[in-house]
Amino acid sequence: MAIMDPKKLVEGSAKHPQPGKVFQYGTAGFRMKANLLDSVVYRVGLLAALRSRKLNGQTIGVMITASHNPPEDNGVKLVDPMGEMLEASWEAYATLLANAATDEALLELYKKLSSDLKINGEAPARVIFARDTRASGSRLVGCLIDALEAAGAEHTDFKLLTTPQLHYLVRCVNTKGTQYEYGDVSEQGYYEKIGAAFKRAMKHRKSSGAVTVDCANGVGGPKLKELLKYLPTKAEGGVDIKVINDDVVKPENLNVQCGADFVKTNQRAPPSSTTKPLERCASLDGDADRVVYYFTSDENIFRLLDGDRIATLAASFLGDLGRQSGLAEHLKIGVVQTAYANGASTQYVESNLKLPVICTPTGVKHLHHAATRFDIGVYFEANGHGTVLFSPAALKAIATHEPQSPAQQAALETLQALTELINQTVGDALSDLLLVEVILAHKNWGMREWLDTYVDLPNRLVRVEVRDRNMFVAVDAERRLESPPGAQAEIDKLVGKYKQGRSFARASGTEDAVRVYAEAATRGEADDLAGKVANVVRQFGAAA
Ligand SMILES: CC(=O)N[C@H]1[C@@H](OP(=O)(O)O)O[C@H](CO)[C@@H](O)[C@@H]1O
Repeated sequence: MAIMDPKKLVEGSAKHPQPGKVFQYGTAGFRMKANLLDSVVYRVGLLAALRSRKLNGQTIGVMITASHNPPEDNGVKLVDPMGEMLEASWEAYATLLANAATDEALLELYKKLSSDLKINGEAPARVIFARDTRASGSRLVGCLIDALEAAGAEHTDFKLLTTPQLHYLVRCVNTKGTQYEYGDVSEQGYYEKIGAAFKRAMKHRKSSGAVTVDCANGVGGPKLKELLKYLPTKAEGGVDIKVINDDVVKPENLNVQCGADFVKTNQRAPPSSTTKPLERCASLDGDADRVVYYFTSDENIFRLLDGDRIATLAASFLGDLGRQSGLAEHLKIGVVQTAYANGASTQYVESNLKLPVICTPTGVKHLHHAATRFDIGVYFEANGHGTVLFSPAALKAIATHEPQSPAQQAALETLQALTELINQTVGDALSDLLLVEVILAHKNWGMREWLDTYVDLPNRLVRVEVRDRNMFVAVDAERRLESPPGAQAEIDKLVGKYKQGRSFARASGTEDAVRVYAEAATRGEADDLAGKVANVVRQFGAAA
């Protein structure tokens, strides 16, 4: 089979002319206004075909979704064969292809990439794809199919899915028939795997509870409802899961007054939530790769339990299971965070749980990579995106360990179930939700007990617009500014004046702005420090 039919490629590209902007494949694919996205999606389709050929026909995934709302309203991301995010060096090729300004330039670039990368034109190209409920999704799927046809790639449309479901499917396709088989290559296979694992994980629980889940009026709503069919009911010993904000008939309702971003940004429950004090609530984001928990306290105060809290909860429980099953020696657990993790969570992991913490730059691909350094790597961004990775050695130890007592046996069974319940490819709100429910049931904890594990330091995030954010170059997992010269010294001087003060500034990877984070012993001090560091950024950002 030819690499592609050049005539077809140009026809396809002419159908979707470049709007003449500069596009960047960022931390989570391309994200922009949907009306700019057609030609970019087309080019991402071409790249997916190239990537698959380079990997001798292993299947590549394309997901049409954006991971957060304005300023972007849609996006596209690529999924590599094991279900992980696109390999970093290929992000640059995606950027190059997306920016080819003419048909001729695109064709030249495609040929050059094929030859530079020594891509075997005879190798098959296989791509699977899906989209979430955003209105422009079906139009963008059309652009993608045009590209895949032009590039001569076999393709399968999995229609509406959550992002993590597509990651799951990509891994299933590529491991089918091998010793690493991950699951059945179907949406139903995903529900069956998670449903069965949840049931096993709940077998030795002490109690079960109830949770109201806000689905952001996105694809997570119908998918969670489908998953419920595979879970034990409360009467059968499961969790009572109430689904709200699951209207996907009107895509424009996505994230409106609901969803994980709304809850985290506004520090309040969605107005549609009618829960009472201490009742457990969770919110997903639009493509269901993030989840945060929250409740209202007896004193009527809103309390958020974000990604940091899910990470600490999971690390603590996995540590318990490791000890109780007699496997602690074989299971070195570690936690991976970004600089946005609350300092109190880092301290809790290091001092109370006595586990190591790695800090990486923002973007889950960095966290995911670092998590593979542990036998059990727990990684979460504060915004609720994350998962737990088990190394091949850990999986083997967990699968083959001979328990020495009924207590060891029970802990081992739960651990085994968790290796199946937790999505190993990417952060998955549905799987993470069930993980939290399993842990709370085992620990016999409500929201109050979970919250009381440690006290968050008050913190503030500020977005600062500057002339050129690229002036701000961060190092040390984005905790210090190397440039502009002198800026970090000013920040250090300020931080030194606050009790438990910590602050950093870094250029956003997804928006044209610099983000400033600050935390300190009191709310007033955190706000004050953030404001002052933001001023430093403004001052240095305004300089020529
Ligand atoms: C402070 C913050 O929330 N940053 C977000 C945001 O990155 P920035 O590089 O900060 O724009 O978008 C990323 C991709 O979705 C997400 O991984 C990250 O957590």
